Amino acid sequence: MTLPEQRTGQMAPAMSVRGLVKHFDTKLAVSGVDLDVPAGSFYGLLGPNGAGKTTTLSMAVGLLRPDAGQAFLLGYDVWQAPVQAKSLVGVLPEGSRMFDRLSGPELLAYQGLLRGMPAATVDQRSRDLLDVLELGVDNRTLVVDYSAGMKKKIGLACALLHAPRLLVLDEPFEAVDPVSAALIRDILQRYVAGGGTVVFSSHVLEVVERLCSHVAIMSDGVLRMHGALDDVRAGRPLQDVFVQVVGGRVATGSELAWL
Ligand SMILES: Nc1ncnc2c1ncn2[C@@H]1O[C@H](COP(=O)(O)OP(=O)(O)OP(=O)(O)O)[C@@H](O)[C@H]1O
Repeated sequence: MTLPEQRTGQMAPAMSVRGLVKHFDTKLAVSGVDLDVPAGSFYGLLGPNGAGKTTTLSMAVGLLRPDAGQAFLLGYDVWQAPVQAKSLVGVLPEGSRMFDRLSGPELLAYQGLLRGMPAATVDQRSRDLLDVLELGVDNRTLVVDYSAGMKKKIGLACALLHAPRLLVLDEPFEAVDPVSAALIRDILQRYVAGGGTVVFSSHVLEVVERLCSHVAIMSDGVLRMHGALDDVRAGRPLQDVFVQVVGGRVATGSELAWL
């Protein structure tokens, strides 16, 4: 299965989803999302809690089977050609979906084995990643005992290990300290400057505004707005656009009067 862009010879988007739908029992979590992520873009996915960001990204990378719709990574259908699609993509999943009874170096070694990488390459890259992310090249602490921010960083290291062409990251800046956040921003900016594509979800509008070339805003399972950052902002702060699109609740001052 190919995308229309491939048939016309245009460059395929790095990630493309069409008509994605997901129910959890009676809850409609994602309601027909279409999105194209241009190759080489730094794409931020925004939305309030429960908007459907994690569910959308999980379906896009083949971690969660949609009720309807399709997902393409670098032109490959995630469900028809999962091996080709997933070999080109690095994913930082929600929370700590990792084999966390391993130390950081062990987890990376295991990740390298799963990816079929040569042991020497895995060893060299693991050391580089553990060093750069300040996780300790010889740290024997089990990942389950890492802090939340350290788990985020080892998850990012796993996503980067095979030098993928596309990174899909669920809230990469959540729980990380300011120094680590700056480090991660720097790594991701260099990755995009080198030709990679990043898609990430975030609640931190300042980070999105600073990093992203493109943004999408979701609420209630629907993509409300998306496009190049400057087009979405149209001269306004992203915060104002977000509140307008999502609909912010205005405090009256009488809430929690008992507190
Ligand atoms: N495994 C699940 N079982 C039942 N409901 C779920 C499940 N996963 C997500 N949901 C529901 O689907 C909706 C979308 O959740 P999702 O995690 O995709 O939102 P989100 O935008 O990533 O939120 P947050 O910003 O809080 O992480 C929510 O109403 C959530 O309660």
